[in-house]
Amino acid sequence: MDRMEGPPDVVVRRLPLYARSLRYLLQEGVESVSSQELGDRINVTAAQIRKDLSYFGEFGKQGIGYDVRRLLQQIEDILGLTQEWPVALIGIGHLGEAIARYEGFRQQGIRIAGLFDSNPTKIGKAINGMTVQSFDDAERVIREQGIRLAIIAVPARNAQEVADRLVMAGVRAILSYAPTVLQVPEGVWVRYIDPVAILHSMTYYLARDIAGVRHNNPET
Ligand SMILES: NC(=O)c1ccc[n+]([C@@H]2O[C@H](COP(=O)([O-])OP(=O)(O)OC[C@H]3O[C@@H](n4cnc5c(N)ncnc54)[C@H](O)[C@@H]3O)[C@@H](O)[C@H]2O)c1
Repeated sequence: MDRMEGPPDVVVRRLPLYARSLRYLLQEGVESVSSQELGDRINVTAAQIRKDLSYFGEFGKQGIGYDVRRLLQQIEDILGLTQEWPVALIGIGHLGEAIARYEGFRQQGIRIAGLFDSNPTKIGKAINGMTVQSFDDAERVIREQGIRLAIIAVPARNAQEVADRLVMAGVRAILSYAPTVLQVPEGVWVRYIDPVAILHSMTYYLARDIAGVRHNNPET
């Protein structure tokens, strides 16, 4: 997905992990951290952290370590987290309702700005201070509020049609829980959360363990 000039996508994906570790360090009262200590927390080498950060400029001084607060601020700047991002959530079923109730987004620059569903029995329902709206109104709301981000939590068979309409309305980044690959135009980002595929990528190892084949855990 490296469709633009700039750092590799894999580096961009690591930045939020750095930011989260730095937030935890601040909560623990740690003011300065070496790339080694930061790396140990997220299973990344010190050299990798230095290389990742070098894509974005100069951070910290060799041998002194990073000022935690300052590095966090710089990474949040890079990630666009100095502003709050409104998000449209589509599909207020089992999963969508749980997402709508999740308080963790708001603390980190993400605000669920609209809940949408196509099922008349869901429309009008109040969840966490918001009211579920008809998906037919989503395009207007997305345009009015300048929403660029959306979360899709509809069944796989409906996900493409929903994505198409979101993109038409101006959405440029989609997080999809639907287990299907979405086709989107250039300039639109899609990421997936697919717990079943992730579990299956581990059942591979478990099945072979049971068969007596030893593996190195790629995550450790
Ligand atoms: N529930 C889970 O634990 C879980 C886990 C991983 C992935 N998923 C995936 O997340 C998605 C949602 O799962 P769920 O369990 O919440 O399903 P669900 O059936 O409970 O909810 C889906 C919701 O989407 C709405 N919907 C359907 N078509 C729509 C459309 N065209 N426009 C707007 N809304 C529409 C439905 O009315 C319903 O409220 C599915 O793709 C599922 O495979 C679910």
